[in-house]
Amino acid sequence: MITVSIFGVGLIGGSIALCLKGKPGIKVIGFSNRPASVEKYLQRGVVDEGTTSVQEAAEAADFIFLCVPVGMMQEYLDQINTFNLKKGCIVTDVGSTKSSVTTYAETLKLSNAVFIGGHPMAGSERTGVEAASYHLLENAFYVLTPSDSATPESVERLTELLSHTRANIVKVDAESHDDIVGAISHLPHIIAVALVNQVRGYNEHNGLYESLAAGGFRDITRIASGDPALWRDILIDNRQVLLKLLRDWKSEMEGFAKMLEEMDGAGIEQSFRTAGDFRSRMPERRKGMIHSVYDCYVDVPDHPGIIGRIATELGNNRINLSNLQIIESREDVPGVLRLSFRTQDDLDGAIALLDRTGYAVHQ
Ligand SMILES: NC(=O)C1=CN([C@@H]2O[C@H](COP(=O)(O)OP(=O)(O)OC[C@H]3O[C@@H](n4cnc5c(N)ncnc54)[C@H](O)[C@@H]3O)[C@@H](O)[C@H]2O)C=CC1
Ligand SMILES: O=C(O)C(=O)Cc1ccc(O)cc1
Repeated sequence: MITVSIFGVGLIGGSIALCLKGKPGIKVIGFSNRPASVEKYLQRGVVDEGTTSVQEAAEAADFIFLCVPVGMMQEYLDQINTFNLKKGCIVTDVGSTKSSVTTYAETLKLSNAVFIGGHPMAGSERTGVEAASYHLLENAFYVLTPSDSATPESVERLTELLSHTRANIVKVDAESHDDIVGAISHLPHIIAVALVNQVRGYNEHNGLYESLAAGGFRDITRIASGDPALWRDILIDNRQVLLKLLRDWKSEMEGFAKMLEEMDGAGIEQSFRTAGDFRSRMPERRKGMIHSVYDCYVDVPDHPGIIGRIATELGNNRINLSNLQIIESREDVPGVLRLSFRTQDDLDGAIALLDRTGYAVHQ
């Protein structure tokens, strides 16, 4: 029997637990420092056993997954290192930054155990075990950052266990990981937050900003709703990379300001062209770090029961809705319904179905 202990059964830890639990020969133990959380993990059936004892979870494990916030990783490494870990135990983490935790684990020299940094590159702005899903990591990239002390055999064992997540394993060194993920995930989160706060400031003087921002602006800034404490830890931990990226970002913005001042139409066109070309080279339907929004909008005349009928129609056709929101429901105007799906296929299916059924549906 392989025992996997998961420290912090939240969005990511819970999703990994759901992929491993019930697989032949695997037992999943969930650790939390709060008894009520352990109770919840068990009630939801996400883990086989639960404990509030670091020692119990650590000493029973063949694999330890640290799925706590980035700022807690070193403390948990310190704690588990005081216990008698099983020989050959593999300790891994899922934190969004990799240099600091990998370097720290390296200096600790875990007795009996080997550390291999990891980062499943999928997620959402939601947190907690309630948001965990068996499908979260499917087809996503899962980065491993083994240092020189990790034997190929231990990397192989971890890779084999992670095959249950159906993610694509990629190996890269920790520094490159932080450079790349800084640019494609951490910087975009800062930009989204800054942009929303800029508009929030204008809105204090004119509430129309908020009303008109309800559509596309809201969608492109979704990541600004990430968990504040989680992102505090990530950004502070990757600050050296981010300070450089922000300098580069500032010069990009200054470039735009200059083109506007000089009314450099050709330069603006060229910027859009090079960006468009690079973007079109990116695979379209790949599951990425920042998850896509698969939404469509349906005009709904003010008929009672219509929302139920649409939901039923979708369900009868095995199309899974992930969210449903009435955007406009004043009595004097027809409403608009926002339907959200988890996959492009569900969205395509819903649009085709609602179109055939005679609804005005648009993206
Ligand atoms: N949110 C996302 O989309 C992604 C997050 N990550 C990384 O995964 C890790 C966990 O993040 P999420 O699952 O999103 O967060 P979460 O908030 O859903 O889960 C964190 C878990 O850690 C527990 N926890 C918090 N402080 C603790 C403490 N002091 N002692 C013990 N347990 C504690 C919480 O109870 C919770 O179960 C973070 O390191 C994050 O950087 C990685 C990929 C994606
Ligand atoms: O789509 C989103 O909200 C994300 O950006 C999710 C996310 C958050 C942190 C990660 O390290 C990886 C992915």
